[in-house]
Amino acid sequence: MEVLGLFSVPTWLVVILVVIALLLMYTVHKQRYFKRLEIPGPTPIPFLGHLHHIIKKGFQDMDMEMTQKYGNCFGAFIGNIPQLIVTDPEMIKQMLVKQFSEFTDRPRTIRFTKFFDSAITVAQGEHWKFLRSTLSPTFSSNKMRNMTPLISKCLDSLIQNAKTLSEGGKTVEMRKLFGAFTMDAICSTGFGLQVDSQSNPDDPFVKNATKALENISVGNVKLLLAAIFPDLKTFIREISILDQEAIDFFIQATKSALADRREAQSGSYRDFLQLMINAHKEEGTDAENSEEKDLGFDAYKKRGMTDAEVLANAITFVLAAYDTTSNLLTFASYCLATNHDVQDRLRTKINEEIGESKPTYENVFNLTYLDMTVNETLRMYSPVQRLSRMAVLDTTLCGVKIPKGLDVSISIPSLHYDTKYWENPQKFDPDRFSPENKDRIHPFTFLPFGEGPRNCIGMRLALMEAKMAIAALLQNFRILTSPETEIPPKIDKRRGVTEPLNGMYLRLEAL
Ligand code: HEM
Repeated sequence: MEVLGLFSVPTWLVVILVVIALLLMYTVHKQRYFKRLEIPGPTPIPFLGHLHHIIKKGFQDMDMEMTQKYGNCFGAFIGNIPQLIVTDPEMIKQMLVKQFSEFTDRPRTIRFTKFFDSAITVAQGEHWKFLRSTLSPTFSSNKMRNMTPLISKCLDSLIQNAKTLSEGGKTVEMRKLFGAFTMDAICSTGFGLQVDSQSNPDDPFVKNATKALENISVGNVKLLLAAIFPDLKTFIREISILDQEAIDFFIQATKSALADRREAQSGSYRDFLQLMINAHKEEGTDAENSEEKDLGFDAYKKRGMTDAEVLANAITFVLAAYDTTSNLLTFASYCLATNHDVQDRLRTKINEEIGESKPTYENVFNLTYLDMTVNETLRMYSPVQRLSRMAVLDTTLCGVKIPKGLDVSISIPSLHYDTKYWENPQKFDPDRFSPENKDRIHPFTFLPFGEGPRNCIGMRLALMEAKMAIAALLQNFRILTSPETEIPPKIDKRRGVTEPLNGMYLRLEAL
């Protein structure tokens, strides 16, 4: 091609230059989103947005640094996808509770594999309402109370396992210890499966749960494409950020548990799986094979749970429970090992209230100091770092214009470490949560389980499990640091879950 009759340029080069120019115009237009709304925020890099910050610093540090710099409501980008990051308690209250009907859904800016469309964490609108109302009864306090013997059995293995691993003063990697305990507990309370992953370090349940979750990575090409070209989301589907082989393992395990139940028809099970089986109606359509149109709540209720929904939610529960609860326990043991005064006081309270009896739902929930210690661990090491909602219509949030479809995310660590709400936030101080001080905590600044109608459905189970495990551990051991303990622990930046990067090595001295 001749340029002004002066020199010639190959046509392919012109095409490439035009394409680059168009792509640049596309990304600049996308990334002017917050400028148009007059919302402050750091300048994004074309195409990448702030992905480079996320990769370098992780969500926690990036959010905390940017909140310091741009305030409690700023705009950031994952590729070309805008995200409003919010840490203003009043805005949070409006979004999670008061204006919930305008922020019912989590953002689905990136569409993952169809399999998870039926998961309660991902489902939207009336579909989510149906799943939540069907699954909620599993977590009532009565159901939890009935699960005590199941967890008690897992605790026996936990203590036995801890004794074996700590023999001769050896250090114990606590993440592994609690990971196996958590897996046993979710398998038995959720599915009636007696999985002894604690005495088998190569247990397939633990291996596959770890494998399923550790693969979440921004290096995934489809994920990057979807972030850079959000308008192509209809075409860029089936993004598998979870390891498919690991997911297949859980699908098979759940299918075989389902088949056993249906064959036995004993009805004696009271776990999560049974509740879903009861909500399953044989005549219901199976969304696994058909692209179902959105139904109303009553129509969903009438059609009952499909096989696809049972499977997706069973697996979601395992994944949602595993990392979160085991990390809470891991950091609780670290906080106790590095704060002997708290550990001694807690052990004294446990001795006074429980003595040598086994921990139960009743006795651990009556221990105020245990509750304070767990809360303070959750404040400093919230397992989940962000809560996300999507505006389902054009609206405003405390005067800020929020267009339909915008991802509004709350940064939990930014709130939990804000000196406006917490004095000396770097200090581990369970007394912040004492009955006298609790009322002074600013509402909506402590959100480890989220808030409002879409908060964590498994909160009661998680707290029961964690409290019973801490009580049993302190009845049997003194938790100590060792030369291998990393103080303070480095956090794994690759994930949105708070996890120690280099494991958590502690000593357990038998009492
Ligand atoms: C220490 C342990 C846990 C922590 C810190 C935790 C935290 C959270 C958080 C922050 C959310 C989002 C809430 C929101 O958006 O407002 C959530 C949602 C959820 N959690 Fe948990 N979780 C834990 C344990 C569990 C367990 C044991 C289960 C299940 C057995 C579970 C199942 C779920 C589910 C299904 C959702 C989605 C609820 C919905 O969309 O309706 N979690 N969790």
